[in-house]
Amino acid sequence: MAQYSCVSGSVGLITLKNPPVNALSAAVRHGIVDTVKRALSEPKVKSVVICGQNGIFCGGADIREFASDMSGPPLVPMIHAIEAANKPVVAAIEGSALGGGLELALGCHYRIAHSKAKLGLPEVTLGLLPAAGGTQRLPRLIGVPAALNLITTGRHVTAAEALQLGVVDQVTDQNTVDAAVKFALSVAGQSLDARRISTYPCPRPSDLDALFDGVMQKVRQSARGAIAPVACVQAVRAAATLPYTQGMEREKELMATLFTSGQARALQYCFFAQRAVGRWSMPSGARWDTSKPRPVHKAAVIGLGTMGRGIAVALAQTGLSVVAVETQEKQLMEAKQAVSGMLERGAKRRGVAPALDGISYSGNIQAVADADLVIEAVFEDMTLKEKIFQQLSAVCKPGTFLCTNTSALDVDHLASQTRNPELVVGMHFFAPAHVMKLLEVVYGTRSSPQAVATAMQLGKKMGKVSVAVGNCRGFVGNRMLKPYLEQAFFLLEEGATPELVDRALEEFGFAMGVFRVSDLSGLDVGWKVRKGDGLAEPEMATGQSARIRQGRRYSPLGDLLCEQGRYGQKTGQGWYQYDKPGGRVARSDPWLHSFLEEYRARHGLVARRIDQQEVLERCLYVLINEGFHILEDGIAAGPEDIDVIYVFGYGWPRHRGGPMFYASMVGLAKVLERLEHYHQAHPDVPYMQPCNLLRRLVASGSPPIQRWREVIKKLHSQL
Ligand SMILES: CC/C=C\C/C=C/C(=O)SCCNC(=O)CCNC(=O)[C@H](O)C(C)(C)COP(=O)(O)OP(=O)(O)OC[C@H]1O[C@@H](n2cnc3c(N)ncnc32)[C@H](O)[C@@H]1OP(=O)(O)O
Repeated sequence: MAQYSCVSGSVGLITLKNPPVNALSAAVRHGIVDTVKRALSEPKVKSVVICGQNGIFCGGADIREFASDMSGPPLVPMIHAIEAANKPVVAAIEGSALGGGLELALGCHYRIAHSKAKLGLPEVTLGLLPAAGGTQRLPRLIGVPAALNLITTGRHVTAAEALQLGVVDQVTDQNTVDAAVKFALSVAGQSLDARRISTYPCPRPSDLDALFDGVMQKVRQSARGAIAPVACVQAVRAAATLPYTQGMEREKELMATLFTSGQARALQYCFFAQRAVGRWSMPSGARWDTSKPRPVHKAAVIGLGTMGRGIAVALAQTGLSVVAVETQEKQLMEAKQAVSGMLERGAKRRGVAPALDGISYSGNIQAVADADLVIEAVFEDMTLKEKIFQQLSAVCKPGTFLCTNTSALDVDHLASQTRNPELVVGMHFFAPAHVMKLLEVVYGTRSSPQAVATAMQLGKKMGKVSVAVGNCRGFVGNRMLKPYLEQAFFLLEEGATPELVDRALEEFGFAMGVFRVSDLSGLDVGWKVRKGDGLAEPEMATGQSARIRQGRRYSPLGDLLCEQGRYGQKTGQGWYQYDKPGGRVARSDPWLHSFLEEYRARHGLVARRIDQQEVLERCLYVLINEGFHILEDGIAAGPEDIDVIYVFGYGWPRHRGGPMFYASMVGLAKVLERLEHYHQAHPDVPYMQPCNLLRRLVASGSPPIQRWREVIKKLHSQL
């Protein structure tokens, strides 16, 4: 709703009221229409101020309404009526003015923002465009290049930048509503002819075509198949080339296409999923709202390899006091330099002072004695980690939380090495740890709710999207990756090339295909794990055929490459070739193609034609199938947790909503049918056998993803 009052004798004050972000729900729109009418009709009112309650102007259209009720006054005529008013209307912007919220402010004649306010048109991140006149008014106000930048990226700008760009007229450190009322009194009675943005001519840069072509090319490249950024460019082009009313028509047309698209649904699902994972729960019943985190003032990192360095930087950047421990002297010296460099570069980018003093270094594990929380980040060797957890348990003050950055090893086993297993949790960061947004917080069977709450809270403080998951081999992300990688190898055996597989995945929207990513992260990483699992042994040693290990189909292709010293980018050769070790540009490698041909001939395999659809179905459906197993096992609380992990940690295209959402869009019955088909063709691949939960969901009529938790709960209660 919107509340109306008359202040200072002649200012109509309209306050948007819809906690927590004053989204423009139907009730709020009704309220605005009614209160604006009232303010304009009351003779004593000479000017109007619009503000939002609780220190936030407006978070935009109510996203929840998009999927259901779109009744109530539409935004466009509502904003038009404000702009057409014959009394000055001032927007008092505190907190955020985003999306429809900023579009409402652009309809006002003046905008005054608090210095801490954030403004933006983030509709593109929801698969939409600013269709309440934003694509037409903003370029008229701040010019085409700046408007294109804001609209196609959806980025939020500070009040200072908004002032510099000309989005707002004034910035204040004082009470914004008071400042706006004072301003409204000062402009009462003045002509509004020059204040209606829709009447401005849109500035036309001389190189208009080149400008739009360049931006469109850039947007298409980074959008990886997302349609909203492209539509945003088209809408701004309409502003630059058409009269306002025709531009508005074009904005409406483009929005109609986006609004009903699967991409918009996927992106809006991601928006809410990202927030839902913060409301974590554990199978014990412990939850986010009943588990109090303990404050962490001092944190420690053990092991300063690539991961440890990134974690130390991320911790220091949150303002914590950090102790970084590395027992190898040479590594410690190198790490000091690297961490300082990362802190300095990060600080320069953010325009702040580097937190160099917040971090101290030591070669001795005793230095972590008074830390509130320790994160172990040594390499993936259980014996080494066991020893470190035993030492930490002896050295640390009582109550210190002991966390491991392992990406796959057993958190319960590490906890069993300590005196207080309830203080142990996994904090699985993704490389580079100071950049990647995802954090898997892994609770073991004995982890206390407080330990989980503290790790989740620390993750939030570090700006991470933290997801609480149960303990199993590979947790959620890496567990699902295993069948995906396995399929990619099998496809090569059957006739595909790395180029074909990667192209299919990249056209689907992944930033990089599976083979390109493997080359980047190093083929030796998986080789080491497979050796540890007794898989990557030469066939002589196992006494089995090279393509069967532990009773199931196995592809030794990755192992064979490693045996040749082809570890990927770092050695200059892997699934592709690079111009030098450490080179980044992947080129097709004729050696690899001959190697595959020889391999197939040696094993009596006849290459067949494999199309992109088969690549996608096999790689993605086995990954999704494992996701259903994870839900069935209670390792992830719901599909949103899995989807957030894949979008933020594994490059899954956000406009596809994550693997479980994608499955719901494809149709669960179709996913089941294709898995059954492939399992029949490959009975020696257990990952293709459809999960029981998937069958249950299909049998119960493939309910929408929001209702899967109910089916899972029922399934668990029957076990
Ligand atoms: C027909 C359409 C015509 C015109 C086009 C206009 C389109 C739009 O305006 S689309 C909406 C554009 N706005 C946004 O994208 C802003 C989204 N919100 C945010 O970025 C943030 O919420 C915030 C910066 C405004 C506040 O951040 P923070 O304080 O961290 O709070 P949360 O993000 O946790 O949000 C709290 C709570 O509010 C819900 N919520 C936020 N924004 C909206 C919204 N626009 N509509 C509905 N609900 C919203 C959010 O989901 C949280 O609730 P839950 O925890 O229950 O999920």
